[in-house]
Amino acid sequence: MGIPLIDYSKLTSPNNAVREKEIQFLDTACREIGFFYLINTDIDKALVKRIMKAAKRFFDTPLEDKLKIDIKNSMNHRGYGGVGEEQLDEVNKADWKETFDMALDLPADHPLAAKYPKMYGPNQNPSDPVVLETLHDYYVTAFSVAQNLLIAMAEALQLEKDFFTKCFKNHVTVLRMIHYPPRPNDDHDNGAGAHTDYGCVTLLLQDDIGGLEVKHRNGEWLQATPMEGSIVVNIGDLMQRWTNDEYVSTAHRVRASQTGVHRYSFPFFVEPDYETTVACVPTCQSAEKPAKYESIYSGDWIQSRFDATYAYREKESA
Ligand SMILES: O=C(O)CCC(=O)C(=O)O
Ligand SMILES: [Fe+2]
Repeated sequence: MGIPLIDYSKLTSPNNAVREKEIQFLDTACREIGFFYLINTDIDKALVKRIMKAAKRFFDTPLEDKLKIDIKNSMNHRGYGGVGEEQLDEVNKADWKETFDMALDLPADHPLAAKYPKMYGPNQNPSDPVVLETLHDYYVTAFSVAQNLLIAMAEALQLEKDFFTKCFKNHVTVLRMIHYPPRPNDDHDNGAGAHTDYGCVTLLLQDDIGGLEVKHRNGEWLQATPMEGSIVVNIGDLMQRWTNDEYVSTAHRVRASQTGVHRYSFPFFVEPDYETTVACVPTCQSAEKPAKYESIYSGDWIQSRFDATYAYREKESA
């Protein structure tokens, strides 16, 4: 029992036997726990160092500067979210974290932004060019890792290799930076409440502090202890739905940092084009196991999950 390790260099190996064996391990991980460490990726140490520094630089700027790109002023959920803005777990206290979100940067008058203004449109960028350049570099690298991973998942599910990747022409993949400040008092241990992710897969880069926990199906919370040189990958709700519950989207949470400790993490939420029809993949249904879910646009699904999570959006629609 534990969070398995998957080797990206093997998943992308030109040697068929090596690749196929690792794809089997990947398939098992996605079915049994929906979480794994991905090692030997193309995200090099220098880039990890740069993004860690960029996050500190960004979150260390005065609140009034960060609020110039307040996510509340963004139609399409881009920019800075202050502490208490998000509450993932309805029962617990508000998440003790601040965030920054960016995605594909489209002008407000782009046809997709006009059609789906809550999902497409402009970013609200940090003013520091070094931070911005670093985020772009990381986004491009993480996206290529994600695409290769989705190719491997398609192979694992015995689908055409481009079954998933062909749905990423105008995708809504989000790079988020998170800063977990020290907990405000001893009994506020909620960094991020228990939740599942909405999209296809999430690639998470974390620093060496720790705090991420994954709910095993036996009910125990497993620590996703930081492992240098790795990222933590998990299956999201959209992928679970797409695969007729064969691949599982597993709950996870983050314990708030101890006094004096700051944690930084970087989830990369891999989400396809809005108008991707998510209907049960052909290899996940049979006479014995018919498709459980109606087909739906990926964007409509993700949108409905967003609306349920964000305090300010609920107030907006109340
Ligand atoms: O910060 C982490 O380790 C996880 C964050 C997370 O699960 C999320 O933002 O969805
Ligand atoms: Fe998450």
